[in-house]
Amino acid sequence: MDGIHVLQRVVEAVNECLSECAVVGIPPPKHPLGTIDVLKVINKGSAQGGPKGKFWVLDPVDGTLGFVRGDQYAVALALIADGEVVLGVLGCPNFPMKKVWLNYHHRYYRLASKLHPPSSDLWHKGFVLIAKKGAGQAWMEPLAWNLQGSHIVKIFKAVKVSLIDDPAEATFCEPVEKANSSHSFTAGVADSLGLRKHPLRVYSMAKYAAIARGDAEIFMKFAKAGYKEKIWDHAAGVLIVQEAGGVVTDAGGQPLDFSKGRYLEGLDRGIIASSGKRLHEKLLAAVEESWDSSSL
Ligand SMILES: Nc1ncnc2c1ncn2[C@@H]1O[C@H](COP(=O)(O)O)[C@@H](OP(=O)(O)O)[C@H]1O
Ligand SMILES: [Mg+2]
Repeated sequence: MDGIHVLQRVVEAVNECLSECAVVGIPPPKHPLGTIDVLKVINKGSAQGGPKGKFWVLDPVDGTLGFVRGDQYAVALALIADGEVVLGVLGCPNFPMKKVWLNYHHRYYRLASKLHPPSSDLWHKGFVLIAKKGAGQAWMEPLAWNLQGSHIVKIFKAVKVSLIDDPAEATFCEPVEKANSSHSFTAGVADSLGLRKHPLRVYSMAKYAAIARGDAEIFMKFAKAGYKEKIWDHAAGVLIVQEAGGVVTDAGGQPLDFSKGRYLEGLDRGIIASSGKRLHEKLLAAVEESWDSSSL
């Protein structure tokens, strides 16, 4: 598709979404938006972040590699007010309801669904997670479609982190790409912590969704020294995990700081998330133990 066709498709998609906004209680615009209107809105996306004011943070396709490979990806939106994430929305269209399928590339899931099609009214993959700071709850809306291809809005379901706090029972997830996070370092941490299960390697912020929904207990990301984590790759997921009852910090145990602009400045080594305080403390200790002998 060339640029002009992509633009046309974007304008159509925007208008398709706007035509459905009454579903969530927002009056639709009187006329469809034109190309210039849509471009003007896109151009507004120039905020530099920082400690004051309110701004939205959007990662339209997080886990780009997962998306182009037909596997897991996420659409992530967060609202940051005075440096704090106050609202998080995370769409994971390919996320399977049966967690065992997270271990496999999504193409196998699609193949299995062709061989044994799920009944048309059965929701089996895809959702949007939502959390508001301080609510002490995160919510999941299934992405379910009827035979006509319309989105069936169902009631939001509360999601909660897993209750497992024994490392021997816990599942840890990490990026698929070892260029994005050191698999050898996390293998050392897993060993020191006493994790027994194989790591669950998943593209994108779908990993935060897995923790918030209780499909996994630990997430670790240790990028190469010098890589600067971006706020849009974490904001929505961090809030959703926290409101679902989990904990997210850097490797020094400090909360991630969303008030320093576009990057998570001052991040100590890596990002770790877990389903609860007890497990998190053990995880921090295991990271410390493994750090000195690592080459990161
Ligand atoms: N060298 C690197 N080290 C760490 N993270 C990286 C990286 N290069 C890209 N990333 C980030 O890792 C994200 C993907 O996460 P994951 O590896 O968990 O799937 C990318 O998001 P995008 O795909 O939105 O660009 C990108 O922001
Ligand atoms: Mg991203």
